Amino acid sequence: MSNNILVINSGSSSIKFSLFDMSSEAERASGLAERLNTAEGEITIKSAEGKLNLKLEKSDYRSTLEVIINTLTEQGLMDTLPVAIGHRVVHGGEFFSDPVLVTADVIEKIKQCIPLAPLHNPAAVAGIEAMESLYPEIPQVTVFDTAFHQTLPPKAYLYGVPYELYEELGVRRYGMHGTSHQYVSSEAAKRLGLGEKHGILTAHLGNGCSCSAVVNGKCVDTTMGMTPLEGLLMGTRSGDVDPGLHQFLHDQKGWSIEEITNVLNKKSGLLGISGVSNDMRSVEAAAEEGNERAQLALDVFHFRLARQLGGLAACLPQLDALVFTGGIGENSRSTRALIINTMKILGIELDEELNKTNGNELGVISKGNGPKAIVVNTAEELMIARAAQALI
Ligand SMILES: Nc1ncnc2c1ncn2[C@@H]1O[C@H](COP(=O)(O)OP(=O)(O)O)[C@@H](O)[C@H]1O
Ligand SMILES: CC(=O)OP(=O)(O)O
Ligand SMILES: [Mg+2]
Repeated sequence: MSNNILVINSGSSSIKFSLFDMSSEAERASGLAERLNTAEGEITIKSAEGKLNLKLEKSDYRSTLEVIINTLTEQGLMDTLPVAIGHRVVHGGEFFSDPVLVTADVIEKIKQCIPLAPLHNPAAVAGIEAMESLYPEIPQVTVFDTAFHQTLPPKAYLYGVPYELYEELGVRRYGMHGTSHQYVSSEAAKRLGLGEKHGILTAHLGNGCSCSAVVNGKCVDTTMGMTPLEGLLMGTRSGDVDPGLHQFLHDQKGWSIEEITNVLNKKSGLLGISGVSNDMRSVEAAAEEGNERAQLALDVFHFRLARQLGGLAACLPQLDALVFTGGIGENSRSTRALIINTMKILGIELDEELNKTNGNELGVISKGNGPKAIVVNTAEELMIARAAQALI
């Protein structure tokens, strides 16, 4: 009997998906449906059979998910319907510290978190509801980006604003990318033989970027906040700015709150400073060719990353390991080298040769007796599939 689990990551205009055969945990296929709810909707599916591109006649969530399941079946990538569907949900507020089976109550709570993640949660709800109406017999599980960070103590999660705003509206820091921080920190502890007592810094550097401090398997602080806009400089997101910036831009440019939020989310970060791209590869290439603004974007990205890691190190009783993950963390040698070489205070000694090959067989890129630096490829989708399997 088949043991397929489909993992769905619904974005505002896209759906990422992965199909796992859980008897071996092999990823049978993965893909991306893009430009949803437009006339240009399309799907790309990658598997051992090759790459398939399809135009979508109807590109609403429901039709798209149906095409994904039908195509995976027609391609012979799964012989029966999935035994479960796992969904990534960015914001679970204070409701969820673990994955859960989807019920009406769970959907209601995810909806209640929409004001906290207006760009992410509505898409997750649309994906879950579409799947439910198409395949009511398949159990669905949600895994929350915020869950791993629910162990943050109040001193780390409270903002310095009137306490009533926390009580009334849940205004606090939540943190995101938790599935990734949890996986790579536990994987690093295992590979390095750290035992139960450890202090680890994790740097998840993808399109969205965040870092966490993990003590004995529990997250004690992280750089994202109430929304995924806080913290590090990212591809298109500004990360931390002066909270006074909103008033200033409103007064000087006449921009509305929505316009300012849009600029900070979509037109800032690497893209905003470089004017070249939100993609690290393109920014690195442009800087290499002498583009000064691209170099400036890299300088700000690295400087802010180092500063945040330094702050998080203050939360650890001791530093055993610094973990790099996400597309940039896993591939950008220069980012890793710059961080390790400029942050002498961490006491990590970079092994230049190991860094060139993205690490030894364990992913280690450091040498000597000090704390280790290690590259761990993130596995958010597999973690979601495992959580779904555990709950059905
Ligand atoms: N070889 C590389 N060198 C530098 N950056 C890279 C490399 N490969 C991928 N990246 C960067 O990784 C980022 C995407 O990360 P990824 O984790 O795949 O994103 P997402 O958050 O969408 O899953 C992009 O900025 C991309 O340029
Ligand atoms: C929460 C978040 O930043 O997600 P992503 O990295 O997928 O944009
Ligand atoms: Mg990714």
